[in-house]
Amino acid sequence: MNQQQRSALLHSSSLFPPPPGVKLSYGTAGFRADASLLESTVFRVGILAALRSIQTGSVIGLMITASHNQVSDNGVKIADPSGGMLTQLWEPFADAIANAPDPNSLLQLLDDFVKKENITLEGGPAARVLLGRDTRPSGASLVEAAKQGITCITGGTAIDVGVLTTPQLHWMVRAKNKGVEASEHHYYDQIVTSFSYLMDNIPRENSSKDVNDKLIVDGADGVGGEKLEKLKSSLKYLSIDVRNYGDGVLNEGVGADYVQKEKVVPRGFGPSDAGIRCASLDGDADRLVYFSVLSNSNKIDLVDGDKILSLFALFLKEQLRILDDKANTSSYKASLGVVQTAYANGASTEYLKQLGLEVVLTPTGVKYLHEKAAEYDIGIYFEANGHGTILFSETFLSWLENINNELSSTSKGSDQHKAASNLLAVSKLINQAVGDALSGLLLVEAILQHMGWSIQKWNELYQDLPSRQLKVKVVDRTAVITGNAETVVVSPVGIQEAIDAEIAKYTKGRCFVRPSGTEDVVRVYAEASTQEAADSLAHSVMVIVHQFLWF
Ligand SMILES: CC(=O)N[C@H]1[C@@H](OP(=O)(O)O)O[C@H](CO)[C@@H](O)[C@@H]1O
Ligand SMILES: [Mg+2]
Repeated sequence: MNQQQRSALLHSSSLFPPPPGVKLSYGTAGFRADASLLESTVFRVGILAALRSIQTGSVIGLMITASHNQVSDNGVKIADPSGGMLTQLWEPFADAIANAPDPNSLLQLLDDFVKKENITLEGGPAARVLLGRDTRPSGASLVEAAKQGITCITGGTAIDVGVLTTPQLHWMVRAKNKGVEASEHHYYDQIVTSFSYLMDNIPRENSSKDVNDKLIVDGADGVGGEKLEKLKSSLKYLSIDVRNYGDGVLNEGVGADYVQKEKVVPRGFGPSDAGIRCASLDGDADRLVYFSVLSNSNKIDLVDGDKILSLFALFLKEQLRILDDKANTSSYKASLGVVQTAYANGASTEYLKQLGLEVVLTPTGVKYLHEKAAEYDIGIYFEANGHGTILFSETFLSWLENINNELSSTSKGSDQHKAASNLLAVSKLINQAVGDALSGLLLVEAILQHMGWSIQKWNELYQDLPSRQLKVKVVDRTAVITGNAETVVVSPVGIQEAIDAEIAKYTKGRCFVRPSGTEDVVRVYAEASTQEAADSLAHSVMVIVHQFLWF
């Protein structure tokens, strides 16, 4: 860093002093805290984004959101050139700069990092950072802090793209770096076109079975509801009633996280909706769950991320099978893999394995699932909470383009041709940068129409095992160290044996504990053959966690 850059940094960072006594961590999904504590962090993440842009010679994304957290919280995360999450290699540096106590220590850290990573601050490519935010009131001032960070040392360009869903921002970063059109308008154009294409390909005999075009969507009073309300008129095959699209308090008694964890109707839904297909987005629209309201109660039948994954897997497997029936296409055997975490309901994993699919578990956090899914020609990943997507390998897609062209000239309109074009349409509809509630919702809708299935029929694919999640407050959650995709605790010594002894008391018992990456708690997950048993197993293990970690 030259003298001018040093003084610019010292001056700008003195305007954004870190709140005393607060230690932040990049965590599972970026920095999150009460919005009043975040200006300094967002400013510093702005610097980080600019450095990452220079190092990769690509456009980087910076998103200001705290997803499903309460409205007074906010957060910040970075999208890498592929549109995926920030490389994990940079996370420790993100933690270090966020927690540097004063401008001089920040300068020292940056100086060392720039040298270590060989980042050229003069004469090289200029930083370009796309800057998006959700609808939180604190977003506008945090965007200003991010801009200062992006420009202060590197003279980089901050491109403010305004209020967007998190997946829209990731999609734009990916599109920009692929050199294709990347505006919000192009995003809608791509998903509406590929959705219409899939709908036009529906076998006639299925189109009028148990499924209808009516869908009610809970927008969590956030950005996703707002966007869907505008988008819905372009979706000629669906009649969508969007509720909670910004008139109430964000995430309060609404949204995918609330619906999935509490298993009750969100605000604005009631008995008159019983039986209708309903969906819920989270606060930044990267999670999606479905549900149907049970008559005369505020309870719901939840159709979670595991079931969305199962629906996608079933459809894609079927399209691949049809395509495979054509003798001269068998030269390419596409690998299809499914990625879940330990929170996936055991019944879903069993169902997917019975379909003959390869199922892999990774630790919690989409960065891990995404990385694993990218190893397949078609990799589908979902967290039970509804965050997930489908990834297609470049090799498979170019093979598919060729086959599709060939079939279009030799047997246009045949089942094989439709299968090839369906797969291509899915690859364009689904957001391959990151899980996306809006594009995921359109894919679910298209597949249900293909199958001729109601939400009830879809929900019957398999029956979830009863489960219970609990949070335990401990003195230091980092004392819990897990292994084997978080399914066993390796430290403190002895705790896993105690948990195993509890599990052994229950039919179909399964239980694991891990420190949360987004909250200061240890999470307990338990599953068993009845709800009472799952509750009791979770409770006994909570007591064990207390015994081992309350000191
Ligand atoms: C059990 C659970 O739902 N955990 C969530 C939650 O992470 P924790 O590390 O469990 O706090 O937030 C993450 C970010 O949104 C999400 O990826 C993850 O699935
Ligand atoms: Mg979210």
